[in-house]
Amino acid sequence: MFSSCRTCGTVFELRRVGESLSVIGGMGFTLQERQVLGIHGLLPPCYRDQDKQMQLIRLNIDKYQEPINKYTYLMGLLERNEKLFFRFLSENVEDMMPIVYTPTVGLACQNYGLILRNPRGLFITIHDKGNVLEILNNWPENEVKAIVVTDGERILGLGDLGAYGMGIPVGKLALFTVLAKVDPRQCLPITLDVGTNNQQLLDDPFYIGLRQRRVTGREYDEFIDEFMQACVKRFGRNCLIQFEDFGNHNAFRLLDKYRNEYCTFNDDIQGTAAVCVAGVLASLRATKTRLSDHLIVFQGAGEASLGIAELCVKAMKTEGTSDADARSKIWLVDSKGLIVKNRPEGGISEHKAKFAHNRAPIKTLTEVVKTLKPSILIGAAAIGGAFTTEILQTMAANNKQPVIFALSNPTSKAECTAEAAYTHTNGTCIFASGSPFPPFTHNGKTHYPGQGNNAYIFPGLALGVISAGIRHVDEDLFLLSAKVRLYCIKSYRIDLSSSKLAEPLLILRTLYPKTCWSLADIVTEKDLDMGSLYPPLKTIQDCSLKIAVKIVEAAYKTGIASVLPEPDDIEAYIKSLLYDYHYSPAIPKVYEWPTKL
Ligand SMILES: NC(=O)c1ccc[n+]([C@@H]2O[C@H](COP(=O)([O-])OP(=O)(O)OC[C@H]3O[C@@H](n4cnc5c(N)ncnc54)[C@H](O)[C@@H]3O)[C@@H](O)[C@H]2O)c1
Ligand SMILES: O=C(O)C[C@H](O)C(=O)O
Ligand SMILES: [Mg+2]
Repeated sequence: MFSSCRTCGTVFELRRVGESLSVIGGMGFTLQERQVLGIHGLLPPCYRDQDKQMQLIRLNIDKYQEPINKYTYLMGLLERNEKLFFRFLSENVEDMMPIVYTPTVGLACQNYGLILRNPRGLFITIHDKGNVLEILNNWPENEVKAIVVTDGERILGLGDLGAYGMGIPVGKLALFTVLAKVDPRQCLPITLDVGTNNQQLLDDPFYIGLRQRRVTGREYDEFIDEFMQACVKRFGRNCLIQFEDFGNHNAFRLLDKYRNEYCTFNDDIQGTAAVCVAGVLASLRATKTRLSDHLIVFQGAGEASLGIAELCVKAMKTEGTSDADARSKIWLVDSKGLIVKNRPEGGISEHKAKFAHNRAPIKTLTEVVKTLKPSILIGAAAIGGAFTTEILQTMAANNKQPVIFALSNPTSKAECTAEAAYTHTNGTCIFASGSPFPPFTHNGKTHYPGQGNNAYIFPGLALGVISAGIRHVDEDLFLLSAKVRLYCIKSYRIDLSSSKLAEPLLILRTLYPKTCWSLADIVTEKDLDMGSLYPPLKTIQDCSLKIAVKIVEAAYKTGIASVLPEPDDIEAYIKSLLYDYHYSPAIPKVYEWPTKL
């Protein structure tokens, strides 16, 4: 027997355990609720309100030393008591985000078969081809508004983790609720299991996915096509589909294929670009320069780097720099060395070719940094420690304030630690990283490294898309033309109410660049003084709301919102949709009639 109380959020679950009946997670039920629901006596007499339960969770979590054990405990809590889980995380973002998200989620994925208790989300395999809609129909919630989907091929910088990659959609969607208060019932994590090429997993007795090598080519493409169509049939055209941690060879292809037809975006390409460029824009305030004054070198030329590089081009163009000049300031290094025209080793895809310049090849990153003398160095190649002491010292020797981003996740893959960055640049660098690093004091000054992670973007973006019923996350950032430049680059503000912006807004058919400029706008002078290019994690919920407000405002102004009529007060409207993690009464309120019958 199984039933659950949705209104209360405390999982009121009556489950046959052998012959006995147990109530799970129910100490939050009042005496009256217990009597009316028929669960009186199934719980100890004590009543614990949510505040008390929060104290208990804190005591329990602090008992665990290892982050992975904290993760397992929290996932158990999510199963038992969703509202308590979300309240605990929402009120403890700074210390809990690194547990349910990067970096601990990486370790959790690597051990998913061992730590998984109650699977969450949908697993759809290649063998379900032809029946994908039926599987989506098995999902009990009808009001799904956001899906995060992976095929597990590039989980963080950890490579192919197959079905173990499910930890990522689960973690990302937890942040939809924690950071943007999207109702968890509107969120659906999905793993598309097409096999894995990871031999270790194929040999792992606890592996939870298909034990076969990855299906590719036409069969794979047909499967993804069927999945996209089935999502629309089941959840409607407005359902946002976020692609996450797909392998490079599929990520760009699928984005190009679906970006104009579906309400979709690729977080690793577009979300990352938005967050990183926001950080770079904020760094310009510290260095008092324009982006076009800089030379940027990327270690890695994949989803993250190319997404960021393209958005940097657009940002430079808004400063009046030509496309060709902007590209000439951006250089990428991949596994074969510097990307240059006619490189003997080849390996230059169509996307990389746009940044292939005419010069002699250079093999190593060290030589590239010494020769090209970049002022901004961005790492996204999942090569831990790639920013060596020598590279960091060279950056410091060539620049008063070098900008250094170590974006690779999890922490073990970071190009350098915050400590190394500040130490080897003698405290001069402006540093951000994909995984969190603690503050570091160098020569008496404490630096607070910002977390350059797409988590600053996707929750707010999703909230905006859902709130306005946007059908299409238009990727046409190229139309965010030079006309917006004065308002966003000079002052880092986009005042959407300004009549001066009427014209640019008419052509503003893009969402994610807007979010990146919005984010740069939120960074305060105090944050910058402390060395942080991003607002502190404890304000990230506020950032998400601000981003959502700007997206919804822009959506109504540009006619891409489908929720009509337009609300008078957009912020109040969005707030009215937000998830409330406090318990609501599990039984209707009883009231008396004024007269006796
Ligand atoms: N901070 C964030 O928000 C964020 C977002 C997306 C990705 N990432 C991280 O960035 C990393 C890369 O992700 P991706 O999606 O770009 O992956 P990807 O597979 O698309 O790209 C990896 C790139 O690294 C290059 N590379 C591999 N070995 C190299 C070497 N020895 N020297 C130089 N380049 C090398 C590859 O050629 C490729 O161009 C991952 O660790 C991921 O977790 C971080
Ligand atoms: O998941 C993250 O922490 C960021 C990013 O999406 C990644 O793939 O590394
Ligand atoms: Mg990712």
